[in-house]
Amino acid sequence: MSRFAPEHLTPEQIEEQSAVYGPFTQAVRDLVDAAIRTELGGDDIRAAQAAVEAVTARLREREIEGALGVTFSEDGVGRPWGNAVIGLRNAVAPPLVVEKAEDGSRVWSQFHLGAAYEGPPGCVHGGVASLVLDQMLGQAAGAGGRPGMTATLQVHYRKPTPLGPLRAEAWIERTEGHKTWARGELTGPEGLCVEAEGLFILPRWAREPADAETRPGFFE
Ligand SMILES: CCCCCCCCCCCCCCCC(=O)SCCNC(=O)CCNC(=O)[C@H](O)C(C)(C)COP(=O)(O)OP(=O)(O)OC[C@H]1O[C@@H](n2cnc3c(N)ncnc32)[C@H](O)[C@@H]1OP(=O)(O)O
Repeated sequence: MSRFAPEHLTPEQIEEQSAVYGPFTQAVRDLVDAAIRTELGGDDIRAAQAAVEAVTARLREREIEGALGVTFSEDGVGRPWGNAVIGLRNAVAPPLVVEKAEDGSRVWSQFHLGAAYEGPPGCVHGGVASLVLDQMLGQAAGAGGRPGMTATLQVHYRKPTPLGPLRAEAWIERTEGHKTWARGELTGPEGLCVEAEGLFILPRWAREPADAETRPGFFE
């Protein structure tokens, strides 16, 4: 795990960054959608490519090494901004905004998957459905105070998931020591599409924080 570390930002600084990077990332998502769906061709596309390459070169003038990782502020609130499902700075992420019950018993999200997530024509790619549910089950475990890494994930595709507005929900089924079993489902306007169950395990490096060789900065 390359970056799982504290970062001392005030709530105001976090708000400021999110106000800058959130809309920027949304603009990149729109670009991806437009790139898939545009009917322009020839010189228009070559000109668009040059413009996109110029923006990319400008952004690369100052960049970090590797991925964004997960940073934590002093209050312990994490910022998984590079996450492939919920990352505020990740244009690949839909992104899901995950809500949780006050007692931590459930998490849910209403979101939209467009052309960038297509598998079968007009439908969500099975791997994307699995990606979303992996994240949701993981967040259900975390919301219940049982964070962990996915050890197993079993996915049941009940019917094709249409692109468009969707809802995902997940909850903890049972726990045993450092193991947590979670379940979840993905529904479309016509009802249940995908169900999943998974085992989440608090990894050894988190169970034994005294192990200074393997623990990440977050635990120091
Ligand atoms: C504050 C702390 C933060 C913690 C962390 C948070 C992460 C923030 C996530 C946010 C939400 C993201 C949601 C997306 C979730 C992902 O996408 S996670 C990415 C995909 N998953 C992975 O890459 C996991 C890769 N595997 C591993 O890291 C390790 O094998 C595991 C699963 C953490 C287990 O590691 P370990 O605890 O060091 O292993 P070990 O002590 O040998 O085994 C512990 C127990 O688990 C069992 N076990 C181990 N592996 C398996 C398996 N695959 N199947 C069944 N049983 C297994 C063992 O048999 C053992 O059982 P007992 O003997 O205790 O009964």
